[in-house]
Amino acid sequence: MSKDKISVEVQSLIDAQDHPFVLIDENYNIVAANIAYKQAYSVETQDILGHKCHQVSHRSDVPCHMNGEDCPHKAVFETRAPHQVLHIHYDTNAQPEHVRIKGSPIYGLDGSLFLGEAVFPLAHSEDLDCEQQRLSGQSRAFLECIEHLTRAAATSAPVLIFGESGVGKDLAAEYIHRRSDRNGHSFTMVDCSAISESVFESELFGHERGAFTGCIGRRYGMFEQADGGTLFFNEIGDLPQSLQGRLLRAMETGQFRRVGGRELLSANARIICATSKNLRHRVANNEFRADLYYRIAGILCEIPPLRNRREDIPELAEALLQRMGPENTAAYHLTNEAIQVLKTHEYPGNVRELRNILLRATALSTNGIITPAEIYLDVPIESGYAETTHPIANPDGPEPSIKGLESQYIAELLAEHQGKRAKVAQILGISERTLYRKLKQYGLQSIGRSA
Ligand SMILES: Nc1ncnc2c1ncn2[C@@H]1O[C@H](COP(=O)(O)OP(=O)(O)OP(=O)(O)O)[C@@H](O)[C@H]1O
Repeated sequence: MSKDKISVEVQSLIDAQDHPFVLIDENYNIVAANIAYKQAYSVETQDILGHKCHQVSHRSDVPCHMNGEDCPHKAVFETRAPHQVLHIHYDTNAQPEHVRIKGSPIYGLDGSLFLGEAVFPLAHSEDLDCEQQRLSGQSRAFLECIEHLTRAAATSAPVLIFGESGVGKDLAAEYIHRRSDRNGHSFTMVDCSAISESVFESELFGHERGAFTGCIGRRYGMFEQADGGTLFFNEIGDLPQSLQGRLLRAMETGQFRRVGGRELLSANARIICATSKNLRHRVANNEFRADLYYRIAGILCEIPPLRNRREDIPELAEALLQRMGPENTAAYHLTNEAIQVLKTHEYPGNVRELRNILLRATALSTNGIITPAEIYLDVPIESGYAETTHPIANPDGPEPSIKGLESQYIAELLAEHQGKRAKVAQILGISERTLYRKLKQYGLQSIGRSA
């Protein structure tokens, strides 16, 4: 095997792989791609051969380790051992795709080393769309989580999603449903913390006319509604003990009776549960039935807290702000300094807390630009004195920097002049090119337009 010419044997060997597979030389050049790769990404051999892997997959002029990413090329060439990573690649339409990459050392007859990359696609960006919100994030912890959820979606086993309050468990459950073969059927949520014990049974299994005082007609329960689809029990740890046995029976047999009814009904619902409590502790304290726990804990998926994936904050904040503007337009923008402030916080309330901080900031912003001045971070409830802190209101804190004032001034001018860069550059007495450099430096590129 030489860098320039791949032998028929090598090509037929890689073509035999089911997964997209590429061979890359020591200089990051793609030297071969298999049929599955060309089919998956709708490319012809000449479109990619001789091109740099980082340009093709990351649209980047530099290798991904130079962008701070875990790079299989670097790892395999340094260690000569296989190396797996989770990455976001860009397909031929420049759409992000979550992939698992398995990099392996491949040796030519002359002993030269190549990287063999097997690509396992996980999710395209539109796969991450839920009804209200796209699941956003690119940290390693988040990508691992998406991989677990994607694997869970491919089976029909019960799933238990756990994680602190506000991490995105509801979204994760919806994602599993949408990626499963039940997509197109109903996704029914039962919020176990919001339904009172007295009505739980009829909510779940329905009731017949006259089953109890004040009950007028027949009602179909959530189990019946979820037939063919997914039944999602949010905060399953709050399910009243009196109902745990009934639920277990219904899950095991798929059969149940409406309250006040005799007929044995059946429904085929896939069960997903979520909890922010430690269910194993509850089992140990006899607050949750062990047999129900083992029934629901088929596949465990943990959603990591936001403080363990701070790299996700800029993308998440942008996605959350997008939803706050009129008709989902990008009406609000965060300055780089505001993003830095957001990244310092601990977020005991996770993504929900980030959303609330941003909501407050949008209310305070007069021009659509959010600077540290509009960001009020919640003080942990345990500390019990003030409700919020203002990062730049601290009298002992540093004076606002010249750069901070400049970025704020530029942002305000752009907002005032409908983003027209030429006009703003003229007011500032600088060239448009210099203005562009400053916009890049302050993370404000998205708010200006050249015309
Ligand atoms: N990865 C994410 N991308 C975009 N939005 C997210 C993400 N994770 C959470 N959110 C948003 O954060 C908020 C809280 O999410 P969600 O209700 O799913 O959390 P939860 O873990 O189910 O909370 P709880 O335990 O209180 O039910 C929602 O507005 C949701 O849209």
